[in-house]
Amino acid sequence: MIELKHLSVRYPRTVQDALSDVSVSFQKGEFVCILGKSGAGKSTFIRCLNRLQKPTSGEVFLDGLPIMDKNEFEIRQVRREMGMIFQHFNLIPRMSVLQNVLTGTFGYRHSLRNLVGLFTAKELESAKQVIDDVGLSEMLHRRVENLSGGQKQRVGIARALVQQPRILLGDEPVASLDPGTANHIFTLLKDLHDRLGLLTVINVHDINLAKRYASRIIALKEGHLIFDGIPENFTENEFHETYESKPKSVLFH
Ligand SMILES: Nc1ncnc2c1ncn2[C@@H]1O[C@H](COP(=O)(O)OP(=O)(O)OP(=O)(O)O)[C@@H](O)[C@H]1O
Repeated sequence: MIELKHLSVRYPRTVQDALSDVSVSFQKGEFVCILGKSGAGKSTFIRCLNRLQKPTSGEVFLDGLPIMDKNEFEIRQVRREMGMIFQHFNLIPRMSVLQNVLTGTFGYRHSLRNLVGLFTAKELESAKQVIDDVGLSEMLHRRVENLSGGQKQRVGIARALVQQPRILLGDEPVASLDPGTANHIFTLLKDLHDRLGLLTVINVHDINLAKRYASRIIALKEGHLIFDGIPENFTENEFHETYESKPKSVLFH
């Protein structure tokens, strides 16, 4: 479905690759968690998948077709296939839940219609459906600034899904939430993933969440891919190699 070949990223005025010669491919149905210390290259990796970040070298293929040299118009079409959720939600605080979710349809619309804010009955119906799917149907017209962190991320998920993507990307989507709420958000993500038959690729700091929900774990260290396998095989040794510290033993029982 999506394949990275020999991908490297070196940011301007830096002396080390943020990602170094990473090759990996993902298929529909996989729920992938990316682990790694702060600065390991997790965000850079996720952002390469939808070309928010252009690699220095290497190629990304979507359904076998290269996406790196696509122009802005073509890349918008590629991005329709990929919803993205963020650590800080990236919502418009003074707008309602419904209005925020409707901005997720912009990839499909003529920019003039976006400017005047006219939405079709079908777009409204889809937005209400995904808001219901994330459990916020009672809050359609509530301003997003008045929601809790967990509710805001539910809006972020609904906005990502309203464009009916095949791939869901998450850049630390639960890093700003308390552990209980983070767990609820992961349960929701996994349910939606299963129901919609998505490919989901998410960065996460909490190894417990990765172990509990992922079908596959990838670990990065200093831009290199150092582990790729099922959660059961990410043991204390892999933890130590990834984080250079001792795990709490309870994680592996
Ligand atoms: N815009 C940038 N300019 C220069 N260097 C950058 C830029 N963005 C990231 N980096 C560097 O690239 C490396 C990888 O960063 P990245 O944000 O991908 O890591 P990360 O694993 O997501 O970290 P965190 O968990 O802290 O978010 C780091 O050394 C970081 O300092």
